[in-house]
Amino acid sequence: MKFTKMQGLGNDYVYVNCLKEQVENPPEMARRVSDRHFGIGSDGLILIRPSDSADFEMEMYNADGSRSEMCGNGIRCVAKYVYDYGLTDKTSISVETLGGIKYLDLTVEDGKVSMVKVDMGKPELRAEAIPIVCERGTEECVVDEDSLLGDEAVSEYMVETNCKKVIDEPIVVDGMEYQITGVSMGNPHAVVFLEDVKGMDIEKLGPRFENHERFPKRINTEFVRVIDRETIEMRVWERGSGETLACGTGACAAAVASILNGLAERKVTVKLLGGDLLVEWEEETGNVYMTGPAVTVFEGVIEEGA
Ligand SMILES: N[C@@H](CCC[C@H](N)C(=O)O)C(=O)O
Repeated sequence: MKFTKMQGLGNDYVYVNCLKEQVENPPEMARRVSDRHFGIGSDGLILIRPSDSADFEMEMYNADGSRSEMCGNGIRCVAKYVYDYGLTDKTSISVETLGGIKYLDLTVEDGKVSMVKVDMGKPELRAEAIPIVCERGTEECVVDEDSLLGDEAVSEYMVETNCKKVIDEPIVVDGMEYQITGVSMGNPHAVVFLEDVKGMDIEKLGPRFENHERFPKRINTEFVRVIDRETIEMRVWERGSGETLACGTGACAAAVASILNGLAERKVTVKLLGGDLLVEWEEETGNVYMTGPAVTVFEGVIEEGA
């Protein structure tokens, strides 16, 4: 089976062209290829498939074999893959994901894709079973849990009313109380604002958030420090993969949370361990745009039975 290893800001995945190849058991394959000692080494596996509703479909698996709805760094690499390997000659493409169809604009340099801008759609202020307290202007309102679960209307409401502050009920992790902002970018994120993200013990805290009883489907957690109104610093503990050098959906969630909490402007540079992502939450459409690089690392073949 042919594969290509690609990375977006060091968030690396093994990509397989399923227009040509067949993967019998994707969760098992994801665990196998992701192993950094006995496998290829990656944060997971991404399968590129044909789609009835978009130009291509992205099917994404974490390193532990669990499937996710969306992957921001991965979808930029999918765009590079399909263009660089000649599966399309379009520089604007659509990609179906479990988190909806995403629209991508490709920057081509010397015949290869270097940067990709992704329309990530509208964020949803939903974080399973967490009541959100919304404070806007002088008024204060509480959106109750039932109206919140999976309900796009709530996020539209928040955006329309120019909600200034969205802080979920605190959760207790390791005996400490944390305020989180829950944002779905198709996949679930808990954003936590901290004074120091460099020195924090993410190996200890990350799994405690990921597997906290509040999140029955587990969660991606972004630890964020606001540098100024246009710049935030972030480390991420990803559901199913642990700490990664970058997370595209996480960067979008962190930017949205910073904006909603009145800490940042609508255009934010997110500084990750693997580099910078530009995130813009457009006021007119309510859509989030993410721009960043996509890089091919190497190609290879997995021998049958290997
Ligand atoms: N690294 C990704 C997100 C991958 C999926 C995530 N771990 C989940 O389970 O939702 C990104 O760049 O968005």
